[in-house]
Amino acid sequence: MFLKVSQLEVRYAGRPQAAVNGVSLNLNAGDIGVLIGPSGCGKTTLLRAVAGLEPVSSGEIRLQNQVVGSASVSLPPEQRRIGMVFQDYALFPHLSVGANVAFGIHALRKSEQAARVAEVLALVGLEGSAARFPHELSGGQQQRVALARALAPRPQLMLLDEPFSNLDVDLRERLAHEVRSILKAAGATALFVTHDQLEAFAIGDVIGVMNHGELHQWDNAYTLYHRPATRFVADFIGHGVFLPARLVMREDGVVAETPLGELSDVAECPLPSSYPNGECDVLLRADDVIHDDSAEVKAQIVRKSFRGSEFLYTMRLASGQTVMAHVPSHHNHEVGEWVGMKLAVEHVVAFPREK
Ligand SMILES: Nc1ncnc2c1ncn2[C@@H]1O[C@H](COP(=O)(O)OP(=O)(O)OP(=O)(O)O)[C@@H](O)[C@H]1O
Repeated sequence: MFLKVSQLEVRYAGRPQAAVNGVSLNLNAGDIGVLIGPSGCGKTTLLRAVAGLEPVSSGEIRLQNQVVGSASVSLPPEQRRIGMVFQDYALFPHLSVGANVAFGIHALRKSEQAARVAEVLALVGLEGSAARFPHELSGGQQQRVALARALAPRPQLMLLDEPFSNLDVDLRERLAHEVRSILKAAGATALFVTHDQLEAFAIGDVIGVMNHGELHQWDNAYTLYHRPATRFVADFIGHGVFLPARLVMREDGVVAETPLGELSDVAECPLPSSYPNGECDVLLRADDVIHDDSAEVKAQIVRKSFRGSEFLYTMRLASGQTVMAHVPSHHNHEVGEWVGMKLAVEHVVAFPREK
């Protein structure tokens, strides 16, 4: 394992709650891990602890099997061979792009420095820009210079903390894809912090969802979306809606009774005995709910938002529950209308009933 974080706890003096609390994660060489979660959940603190910028209270951090951080060991940041990119580009304004990029490789011979600068500038798509100055570049270009500067010394691990948060939305999405390609081309292993879900999906091989200092799940995007480990993940990734359900055992398997009808013939349904009386809440994504005029169950449209090829309808069932559905945009119903709905759930994700 390339990066191994075990039961990590990081505390700030005078704060009752640990900023990072019992976090364990593994990152393979060449993989990009992304930490995502609401403001204050501990993402930056975790990243800084990996960098050696925050002391570890308990647990440990290993890089290539060497303990670099624990309550008793703290390898200084400069010995961890880590490259860092932060949200403010932090380029030296009085130095040329080339001199900025060469900043961490002064130990190399001049000719090697120049070759490496040219190589990483080409990698980030800025070949031929070595003589320019930061103020002559756009925000996106400056951030690519910062990335080139961090990559130049061939760090063993790259840490990126919200590197696009000062850029406009269109540019961010494009850069997210670009940065993934650049990191992959460089063969880098990286840990990336963001609060933007689309950015996390665009960049990460593996994504960790944090809340209140804890890591709720560390998985690929597909699994996070389809098999969230906790209610928090279900809600944070893709805005889940929960529907009360009762699991009952029938002759041909478990069925989930819900206000939108029965879910039968579903793969991997928990057993009724998993919950008191079989009563639980099941997760419904907007793509699990299908508009069908002939369906028996009707729901009233309370909100709709146009998404181009489809509408996202928010609907209320007669029982008062709210569900969401993606509906092709030629089904243009009005707010207040009652329309038929049915479920198309392939697997049941259930959580304990919340009052
Ligand atoms: N230097 C510090 N001293 C004391 N408390 C701190 C310090 N830095 C962060 N904290 C606290 O630790 C918790 C985690 O903060 P952290 O910056 O790691 O969160 P984050 O998830 O990166 O948030 P954001 O997305 O807003 O940057 C927060 O409650 C924060 O107030």
